Amino acid sequence: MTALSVSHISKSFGSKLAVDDLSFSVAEGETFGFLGGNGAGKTTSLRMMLDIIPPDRGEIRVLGRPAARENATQIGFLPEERGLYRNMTALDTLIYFGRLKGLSGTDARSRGLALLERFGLSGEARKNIASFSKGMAQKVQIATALINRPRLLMLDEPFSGLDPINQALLEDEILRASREGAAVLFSTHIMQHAERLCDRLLILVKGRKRFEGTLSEALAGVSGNVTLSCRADPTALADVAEAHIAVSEHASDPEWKPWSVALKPGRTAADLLETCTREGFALRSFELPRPTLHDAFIAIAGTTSASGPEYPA
Ligand SMILES: Nc1ncnc2c1ncn2[C@@H]1O[C@H](COP(=O)(O)OP(=O)(O)OP(=O)(O)O)[C@@H](O)[C@H]1O
Repeated sequence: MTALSVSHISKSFGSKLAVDDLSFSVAEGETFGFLGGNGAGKTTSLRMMLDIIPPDRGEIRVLGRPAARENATQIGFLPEERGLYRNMTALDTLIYFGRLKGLSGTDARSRGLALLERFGLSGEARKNIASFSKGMAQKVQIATALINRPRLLMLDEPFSGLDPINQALLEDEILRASREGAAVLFSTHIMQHAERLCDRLLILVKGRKRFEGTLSEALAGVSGNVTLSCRADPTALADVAEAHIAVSEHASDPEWKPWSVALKPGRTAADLLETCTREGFALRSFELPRPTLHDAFIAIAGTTSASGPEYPA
């Protein structure tokens, strides 16, 4: 079943078009990466999906119904701006959110304790949030999004502010939620998380969808460089657009040099290998390009995923 369906939504703030005719859908059990650089329109889109702000145009359906606050009991949400009541204990915070999401006091307490245990915070259950580090408080906030075992989990930049161990823990929680049937949508700037977690992903550039599809579809459009170890300069080979000697720390045999080779448009690594064989071009090694989602993001969005100025459209 479709858990979230977004159809031709747009949103402007004054003359600023923040989200421009955006459509996509997320199925139950699917993990969906919502990617884009700074100011791409991710948070604005999430706010519309949660009915915090209305779209100017278009339609959003959540679990088969129009986006509305009444859906909250079935949704888990981690907002971009973190914030909890500092003078409440971690456990009371989770019970409070559990009750808001329609759980009984007993269920909210037992689920809260189980989540704190999974997040390594059992010993801190009865301590005030005010005494927590930023990362600890963030884990409590993530737990508030999970307390109702949501059918739709939306996380805005959930990994920022977490150390690598807690990032891995959060990845496990996301996979657990999707295994249990939840649709999970998360925004991130960190491509490695999206690469490991997403069934499908969307890349937003200046409020417009630039790509929607699976990871393999995103990677298919990216041609990485082939690395050759050869004695002669490969630039003259028919398939080669550009070649340069790659930096190698292990130049054990100066006769054989590592070359990084960019292919001409439409040529594949297999074409190059065939040309080398046919022309008797001596090779000691031939490494296939392994593009990453980071490479795909740059190719699709036209810039890096890191913070920076707006994209060239
Ligand atoms: N309340 C607002 N008033 C005016 N402009 C806004 C408002 N909210 C967002 N914007 C503008 O809309 C655009 C999209 O912002 P949004 O916060 O949705 O981007 P984002 O993809 O979440 O960015 P980031 O990754 O930096 O958090 C930006 O140009 C931003 O300045």
